[in-house]
Amino acid sequence: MGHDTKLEELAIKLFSIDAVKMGEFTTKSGIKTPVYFDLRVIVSYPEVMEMISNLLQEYAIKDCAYDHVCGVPYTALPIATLLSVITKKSMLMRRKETKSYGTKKSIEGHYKAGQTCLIIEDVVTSGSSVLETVKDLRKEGLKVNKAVIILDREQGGSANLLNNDVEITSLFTMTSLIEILYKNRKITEEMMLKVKAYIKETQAVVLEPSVDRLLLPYEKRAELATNQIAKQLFNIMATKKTNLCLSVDLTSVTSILDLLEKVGEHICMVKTHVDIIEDFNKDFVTQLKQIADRFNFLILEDRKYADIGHTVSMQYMKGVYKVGEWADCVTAHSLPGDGVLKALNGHMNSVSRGVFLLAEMSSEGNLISPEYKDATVAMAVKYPDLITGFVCQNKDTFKDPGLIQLTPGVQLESSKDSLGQVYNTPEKVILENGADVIVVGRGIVAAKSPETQVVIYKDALWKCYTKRVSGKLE
Ligand SMILES: O=c1ccn([C@@H]2O[C@H](COP(=O)(O)O)[C@@H](O)[C@H]2O)c(=O)[nH]1
Repeated sequence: MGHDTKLEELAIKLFSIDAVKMGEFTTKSGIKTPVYFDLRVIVSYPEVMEMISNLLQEYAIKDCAYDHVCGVPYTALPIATLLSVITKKSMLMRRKETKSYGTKKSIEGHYKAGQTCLIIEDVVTSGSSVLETVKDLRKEGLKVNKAVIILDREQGGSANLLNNDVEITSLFTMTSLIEILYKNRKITEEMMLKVKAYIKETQAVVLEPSVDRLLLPYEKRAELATNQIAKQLFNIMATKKTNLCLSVDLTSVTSILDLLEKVGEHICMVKTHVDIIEDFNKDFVTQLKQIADRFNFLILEDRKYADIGHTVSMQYMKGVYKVGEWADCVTAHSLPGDGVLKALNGHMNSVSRGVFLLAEMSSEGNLISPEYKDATVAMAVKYPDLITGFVCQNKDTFKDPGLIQLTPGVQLESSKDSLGQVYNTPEKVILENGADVIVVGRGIVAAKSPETQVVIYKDALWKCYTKRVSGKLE
């Protein structure tokens, strides 16, 4: 049987097992699509797994020289396993989350720096999942320049990957697959044309930055930021050499102002919860702003807005606190939909303001799922002038180097409090998890001498950041 016939047979098979679906779907990045590929189902069909691995071997990887194969987690793992067995090449496995115990390795298997690894992936859209795996393998000294893919959605992935020195070969493009299905009367002409029109519309996907945000210094990232507060914050960090945001969770005006007088020179931002202050008054805000100006730090009110847009609009500007009048930036949940962002955006007239969207939380048992996190990041894309960054815990949450990863739940030792707060160390949050601005509350505020402790934190956090941007990670 010829190669084209085998591909045709596979395309029809994928359609019959519902790995290719027609209708109206929303992708991980929030784009509407008339066709959806769910190749996770292939594990239930050994004959399909066999067809795919044979075709990849005969067609895509026959002439490649490589020492290992590595599947992009998770759908491609069984295919990589089969290919490893067929080709008698060793397999490497990338962990999505590094272990906090034992070897702490992100790549499992035996390998040597300088060896070559071939990537296996099921579907490529922007290429970002392939890139995450490529980066982890390259960190180990492995050479990675080639990926073989079952389906290329033709939405910028191959260009993004080439931009990062990775060439791809795919069994199908979305166009070739759809043409086979039409030729074999599995879909109507109308559906085929709809998919082709969709491919044309979405082909101009923005190039993934070839630059890794984690390796870029703050001053460079300031140039890439579109939100004015993100720009300011990057510049403050670079100038003052501090990425410490102090969470002043104290309940009286004088305790907050006195503390800020002592520690202001060491922080890039202060984070408040104004609704816990028992003697809040307008004068507090005036003094807070004066101290912030004098020591050159920003003010983040951690209000975590989470209501319908109309209510958020009033909560932001009205009531006792009138947050919009004095806070440089605020936090908000994406849960109610982007009405929250529309409301906050409506108040950004002449003043620079920003929003940190909560994409993840530090507390144990929180209900945020990977899908919710991705949808939060997709929501932010529509508000480039408003979004300062994300409150999150992981480096893979977003890629844009102009946005800021704000990470709470940090103390010098890993621990937990009695109400579910989880603390990670500066090394873990900056070097492993990608934090840009680090929120510390009780680690400093509850210390015997906050003015001594603030310097200890500032130095530890800055040391990790300089190590990260120097690229000298062990
Ligand atoms: O996921 C989140 C989001 C916000 N916070 C806030 O940060 C500080 C942390 O204070 P610690 O004393 O260092 O625990 C606090 O104001 C939280 O409301 C968070 O912890 N986790």
